[in-house]
Amino acid sequence: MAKAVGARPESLLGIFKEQPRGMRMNYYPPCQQADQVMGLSPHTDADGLTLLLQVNGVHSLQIKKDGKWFYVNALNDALIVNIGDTLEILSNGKFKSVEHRAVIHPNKERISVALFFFPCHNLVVSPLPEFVKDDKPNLVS
Ligand SMILES: O=C(O)CCC(=O)C(=O)O
Ligand SMILES: [Fe+2]
Repeated sequence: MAKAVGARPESLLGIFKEQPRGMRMNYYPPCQQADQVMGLSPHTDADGLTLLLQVNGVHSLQIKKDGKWFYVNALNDALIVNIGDTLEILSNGKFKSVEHRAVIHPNKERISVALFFFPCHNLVVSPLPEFVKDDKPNLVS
């Protein structure tokens, strides 16, 4: 990923290699009033990168783009890769931490598993020098 944006891979590897991971398993029961409830409220992930698996093929993950919510039509058993806030800041906004949420299905239960990649402990999270032009961090929203 670093290479793709013209940065040295070692800079990100040094921060994320062999660091703790977190795992969350999400269970969303069906609800007949699905339009009146929310499975997981809108948020961004605070970590560097998240790998997400929709275990039983029910697609209820949505991302926000230009103020509108869109379903993520992932392939079955594919891993969804989410950028987290830490990577957005380190990359000075080159990578975007996308706001997402999980809605509820009216008659199907849903299970997802998220694996969070955290940076090394005591890291001061600020844009890495190689992502900063003219000594200025980008303003990211
Ligand atoms: O269940 C999902 O699809 C989303 C899970 C998620 O965003 C999270 O656990 O942070
Ligand atoms: Fe999330």
